[in-house]
Amino acid sequence: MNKGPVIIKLGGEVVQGPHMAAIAADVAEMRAEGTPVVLVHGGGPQATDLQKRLGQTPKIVGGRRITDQDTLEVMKMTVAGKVNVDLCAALVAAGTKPVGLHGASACTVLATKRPAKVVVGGGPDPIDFGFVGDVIGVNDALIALLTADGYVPVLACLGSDAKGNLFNINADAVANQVAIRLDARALVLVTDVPGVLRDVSDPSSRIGKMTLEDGKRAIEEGVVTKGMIPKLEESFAAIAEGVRAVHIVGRLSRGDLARAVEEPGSVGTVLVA
Ligand SMILES: Nc1ncnc2c1ncn2[C@@H]1O[C@H](COP(=O)(O)OP(=O)(O)O)[C@@H](O)[C@H]1O
Ligand SMILES: CC(=O)N[C@@H](CCC(=O)OP(=O)(O)O)C(=O)O
Repeated sequence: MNKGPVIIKLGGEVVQGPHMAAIAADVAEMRAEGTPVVLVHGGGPQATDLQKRLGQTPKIVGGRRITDQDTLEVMKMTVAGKVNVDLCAALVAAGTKPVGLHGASACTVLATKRPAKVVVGGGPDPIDFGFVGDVIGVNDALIALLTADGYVPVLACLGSDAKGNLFNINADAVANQVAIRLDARALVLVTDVPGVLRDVSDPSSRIGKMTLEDGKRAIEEGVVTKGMIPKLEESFAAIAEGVRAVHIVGRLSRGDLARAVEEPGSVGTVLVA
């Protein structure tokens, strides 16, 4: 078993949804048992909502947001702002010790601009996503300092380069890169569906276990669309780099988070090589 922390990624929908208290209680219990835990979170729905309120038109291609300067401002306000604060508050209420961070907090997430790429669902030409980054480093010393003292780092999915340029990064990508670089014992991606589904409109059609080949086929056949595409792509890339298993779970009750890690496939979908 890897010795590193458990990495838990929460989608924006989850942070402000009805299951947050149960998740916070599970995190507090894991931490109380001595397991180091690191949280990574998104805030996609909150960003989309604020963009619309400000008269911007959100552009999301292949599950990733095209990010101009105005969009980046919205990401700072929502992801590193409201979502991070609300998540930390929920964890405080559960009796644990969160510390809110973002990429520019001592370069916790060191990033560089994502080069233009052809993406599934984006047509034949390479797409330039603007201020969207790829993770090139993680301040593991800072995270280790905090977890060793019983704190729970809570990382918003913004990256920074050494010059202080900021980047929007898909939160699943941040979580996967953090898992690789901290030699995580488990990575759990908590979303608003109960796992990867055969039929997205039927919550009971959960796929318990998925291999890389299954994942590729599900994307090609259109069984998997929208935000689930980057989630699978980034997760299988992390597995290729040594993360042993990634758990995609959702709609959690008390105890489900620990169960997903201890009994893979019992809750959600476990991705394996
Ligand atoms: N086959 C599928 N199984 C589950 N979810 C799917 C599937 N195909 C598309 N999706 C969509 O992916 C979404 C989860 O991705 P995303 O919205 O990015 O989540 P998060 O914000 O938690 O990262 C689901 O809400 C669902 O609409
Ligand atoms: C580049 C890119 O697409 N970034 C994401 C970051 C937020 C995110 O990933 O939020 P969820 O986890 O709630 O989906 C976005 O702008 O929506």
